[in-house]
Amino acid sequence: MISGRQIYKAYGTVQVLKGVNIDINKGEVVSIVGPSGSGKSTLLHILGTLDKPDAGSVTMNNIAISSLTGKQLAAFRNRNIGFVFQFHHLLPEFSALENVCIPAWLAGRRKKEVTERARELLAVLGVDHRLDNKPNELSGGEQQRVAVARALINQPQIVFADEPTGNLDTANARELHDLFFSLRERFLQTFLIVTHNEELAAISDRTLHMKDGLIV
Ligand SMILES: Nc1ncnc2c1ncn2[C@@H]1O[C@H](COP(=O)(O)OP(=O)(O)OP(=O)(O)O)[C@@H](O)[C@H]1O
Repeated sequence: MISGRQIYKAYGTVQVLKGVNIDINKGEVVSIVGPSGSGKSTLLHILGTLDKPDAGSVTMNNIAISSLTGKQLAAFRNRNIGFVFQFHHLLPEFSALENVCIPAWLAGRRKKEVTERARELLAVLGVDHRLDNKPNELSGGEQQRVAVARALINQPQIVFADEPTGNLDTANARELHDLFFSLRERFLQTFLIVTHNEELAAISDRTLHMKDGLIV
């Protein structure tokens, strides 16, 4: 579904990725673990088209996404890739429902259809009683679930999550794990998750270990 081949990336004189090969299949929940600085987030950003590799390629369903540029790339990302970060990055001036809808509005989808899907997702994620609240009126766990709904609104091929439970307590982290798996069961949703959370890594379908810029 998504493949990276011989991915290299340096920041200045620091060679962060040293020829990474990776394949993720549809419907898999895959974790990436490894020491701080081993290149996990850098790899996630490159696979997610937020950053460019110095060498190597990324393909998604046989489209060479590492060679897309400008508007083409932004449109591809918006339609095919969802992101969840440690800090949810919800827009403070918009309600939970609006935050979820925004990526779909940007993709030019019809307002009514988008609102319906957003409500449905927020219900699946158990935050439909908070539709009109602003992010600062939600708990950390609720904010993160709204961020997951936002990541899913455009029915992406894959969701990339960078330390999604890093800012949550154990109970909320566990709930988020359960959610990832129920979303996989329900929508055959694919996830690639960078995590230090051993429990999440242990229950994934596969765990990839990164060390010194390589998957080992
Ligand atoms: N934009 C950047 N500019 C310069 N150096 C960077 C940049 N992004 C990452 N680095 C460096 O690249 C290396 C790998 O960073 P990366 O964030 O990928 O590691 P990580 O494995 O995700 O670490 P952590 O678990 O601490 O988040 C680190 O040494 C980091 O300081």
